[in-house]
Amino acid sequence: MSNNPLQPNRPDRRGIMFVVSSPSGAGKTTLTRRMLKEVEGVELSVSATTRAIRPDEEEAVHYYFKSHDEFRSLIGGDQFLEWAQVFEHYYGTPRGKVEPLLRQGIDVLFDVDWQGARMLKQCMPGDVVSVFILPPSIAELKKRLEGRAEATPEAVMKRLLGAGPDIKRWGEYDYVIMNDNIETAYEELRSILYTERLARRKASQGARVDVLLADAEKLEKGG
Ligand SMILES: Nc1nc2c(ncn2[C@@H]2O[C@H](COP(=O)(O)OP(=O)(O)O)[C@@H](O)[C@H]2O)c(=O)[nH]1
Ligand SMILES: Nc1ncnc2c1ncn2[C@@H]1O[C@H](COP(=O)(O)OP(=O)(O)O)[C@@H](O)[C@H]1O
Repeated sequence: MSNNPLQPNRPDRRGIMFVVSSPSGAGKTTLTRRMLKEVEGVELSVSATTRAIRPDEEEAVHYYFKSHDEFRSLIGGDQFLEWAQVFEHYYGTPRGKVEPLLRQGIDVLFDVDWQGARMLKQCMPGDVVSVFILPPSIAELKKRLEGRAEATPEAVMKRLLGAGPDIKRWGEYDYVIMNDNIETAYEELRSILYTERLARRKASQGARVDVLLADAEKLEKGG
């Protein structure tokens, strides 16, 4: 177990719900995958989706891939913390693992759209830190979307048309990152998590501060 808040597996600390959204193609998957690989004490909330699996994806690692019927029955069974329709597919955050991870002091990363971010903030306001990632320009967003393996002109156009309505929600987020340079954007994302970890450490320092104050008082009284 570590005393370092930047390596946080501590039972006396509650994990952060680290919610990251962006218009499709802005770089959120690239940034969050790197964070999951490099930063200790963060786990991905693996969503369920009705969309098809992509070549670089793995069942239960990136998503739980479900049929429409399976997804509907999960909604009926109240298995989601939140769910939403994005483009023509359904996406949902499974309820089960989130609370146990937070209780173990593990930060949970949510890759959800603005609807999901809003719902999570409403359900668990004290736990959520939200970050919105923007592309530097719409022309660059188009280029990034076109560069992806599964990019058909229709898929690119649908996502580009979705960018405006997504970007309109930027003000609802705690932080905004402009993903121009990937290294700078990654440093910013990691810095936000570390800053929020340090901010929460204040709450667990009370007992140690009490000891310091008691000792300082003894000294003042000459004892
Ligand atoms: N509300 C909600 N949105 C999700 C969830 N999982 C993924 N999304 C969002 O659905 C959108 C589409 O994701 P995806 O199919 O992976 O496509 P991409 O963004 O084009 O790579 C993104 O904005 C994701 O953040 C979820 O569980 N809930
Ligand atoms: N700062 C950047 N500069 C150039 N290309 C980038 C940058 N960030 C991401 N990309 C590329 O843009 C494409 C879309 O990124 P991705 O992470 O899949 O976006 P999202 O998850 O937001 O849909 C990918 O091919 C990725 O390598």
